[in-house]
Parts: sequence; C-alpha cells; structure tokens
Amino acid sequence: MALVEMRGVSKVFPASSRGGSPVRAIDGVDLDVEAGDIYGIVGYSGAGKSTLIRLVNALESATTGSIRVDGTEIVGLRERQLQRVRLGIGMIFQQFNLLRSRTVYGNVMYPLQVAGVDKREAHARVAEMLQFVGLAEKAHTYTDQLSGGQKQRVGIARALATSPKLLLADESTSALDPETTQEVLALLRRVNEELGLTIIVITHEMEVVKSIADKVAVMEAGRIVERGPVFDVFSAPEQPVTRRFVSTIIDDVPEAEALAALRTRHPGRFVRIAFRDEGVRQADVFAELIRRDVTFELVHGGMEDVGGRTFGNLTLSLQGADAEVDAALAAIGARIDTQELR
Ligand SMILES: Nc1ncnc2c1ncn2[C@@H]1O[C@H](COP(=O)(O)OP(=O)(O)OP(=O)(O)O)[C@@H](O)[C@H]1O
Repeated sequence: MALVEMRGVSKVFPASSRGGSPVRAIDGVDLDVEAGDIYGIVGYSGAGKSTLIRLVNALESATTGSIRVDGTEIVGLRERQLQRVRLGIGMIFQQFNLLRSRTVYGNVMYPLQVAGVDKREAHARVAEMLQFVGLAEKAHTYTDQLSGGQKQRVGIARALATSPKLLLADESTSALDPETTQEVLALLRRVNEELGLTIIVITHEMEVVKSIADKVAVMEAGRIVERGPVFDVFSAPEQPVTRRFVSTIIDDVPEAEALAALRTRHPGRFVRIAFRDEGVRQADVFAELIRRDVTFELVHGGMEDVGGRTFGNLTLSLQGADAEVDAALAAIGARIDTQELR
C-alpha cells in the first residue's frame, strides 16, 4: 500500500463573500506516493500544487474523494485525530517560517514541546537533528543571523524532530541561490536515504526535480496531466505543459526560428535522432553514415544525465549523395527514433 494514496480528490474553495465563482483548485486527482519515493510535483503558479500538499497534511479538507496517509483515511477525521496524523508529517517552506524570537535550538525544540515529548528525550533529539543537518555549532544562534541555506537546514531539522515518515517540501529552495539550492537538495537526499523518509517536493523548477526526484507529476488546472519516473517523463514528455517544463532545462530540439538560423550556417539535410540509454549507441549511427560516405555535423542538442541514465536528441546536418543519405536514414530509422527536419 502506498504511503500516500489519493483517490478522486477534489477541493473547491467557495466563492468569496464579494462575489465571484467557486474555485476548483484540485479536480479529481488520483496519486500514489510509495514509501521511499522522492516525488516531485510541478506546475505553474495556480496549478494547485500547494493545495494538493495542504490536503495531504490536512491543513485543508477535501471536498470529495479519499486521502489515505500511512493507511489512515484522513478525509472526515476530527481535529484531534488529525493532529496525530500531522505528527507523522514534516513540512518545510519557501520562506523557512522560523520563529525569530527563538534560537536554532528553540526552533527545533518547538514541535517536540507541542507534542509533549519528555524534556530529556526532546533535548537529545534536537541535538541529534542539529548534528544531522550540520548546525550543532549554531544551536544558540538566533535565526536572523543565519544565511538562507542555514535557515532551511534549521527548517529541515525542525520538520524531522518528531520523527515523521513523510516530509512535504513546498518550494523549499526557491528563495536560495543555485549553490545553496544544491546543498539543501543534497541534504534532502540524505534525509531520504539515511533516515528513510518519503519526500514530496513541490516546485516550479525542473532543475530541482531533475536533481532529486525519482518520480514526477505535472499539474495543470487542478489535475495531474502527466506522471511517471523522472527519466521517462523528461526523455519523452507527452503533454504540451510537460514539454514546456522540460524545455526549461533541456534545449534539445531547435525551435523553428533557431532551425532557420542553423540552416543558414549549415548546408545539407537536417535530421534529429533521439538516443535513449538502452538503445542504439551514437557510434553505431556515425558508423552507418561514414559507411555511406555521408558527412555529418552536430548542429544542435546534447546528451542529458537524469537519475544516472542518459538520453538526448541530437540534430545533425548531413551531406552526401541523396540516395546514400536516404539509405543511411532508412537504416538508422529502422533502429532508433529518427526524424528528418524539413
Ligand atoms: N484559500 C483559498 N481560497 C480561495 N481560493 C484559493 C485558496 N487557496 C488557493 N486558491 C486557488 O486555488 C488555485 C490553486 O492554488 P495553489 O496555491 O494550490 O496553486 P499553486 O500551484 O501552489 O500555485 P503557487 O505556486 O502560486 O502557490 C488558485 O486558483 C488559487 O487562487
């Protein structure tokens, strides 16, 4: 059974008192997040990502459908029972949401106090978590004196304090620079691998999904429009919105304008070849071209590494006798996804 299981979940916000119409923020979502997953959820602003995770930790209640977290149906639970469910779920935020009046230690201690954990046990847990995130030396520092990356590490230590099974990360690196982002993502990976937490990462940045997630779901207008292992979705996106997201980090197929510019610089016939790690090697393709006396240049694209697997779309310009180019393309096209760009 999945750790988080959503079936037919919708969330409708009623019309505001000043008029307007109700907002269907989540519209018939089914989602399974398995224990051990790092699951990325991407979508543009307003797609429903935040609402989706607020449903998972019951900060919002679903209008219809079923949401099971670690086997417990949370739709319709009373507040007191929901509090127990929430203890099993940690959350980190874009703006960190730390208490400025408390030290690093005090921030990580806070959820343990709320949960009524014995003082000595709580103290040991805080020390352990600060050690884990590499902030043991900063225990008595106020959070204002920390860098953004350090603040998020406090946020992670606080989220882990009550030993949750599930961690929800809402745009948790969007306020950080690229280097700090990578540090925080590396820490989240350790949280997953060493502490065994399942993580749901909400983001509009595909780089985050690429660096950390195993699976991804793409949201649009309250629905999940595409999902799957990150490699599959990145290497062969199907929906227009997914293609747009993937193209923000993988520029492997030239747009019409770029193609026209390339043609002015490179004579010959253009062909795009899609490589997947389990398929034909580049060397095989080049050997076939050489065998037919077809000269080639790589004019666009490159290879990408996603989750330790490689894929890429290469655009080549080919020059040679037309019949030989045709024969080479037929031979290559029989083995690998090949498309002549006209
Ligand atoms: N409390 C609320 N009351 C009314 N409408 C809401 C409420 N919360 C969210 N919405 C609406 O629900 C839709 C989805 O919002 P949501 O914040 O979940 O999207 P998002 O993908 O997380 O976007 P962002 O990245 O901008 O937060 C939007 O149209 C939003 O205006």
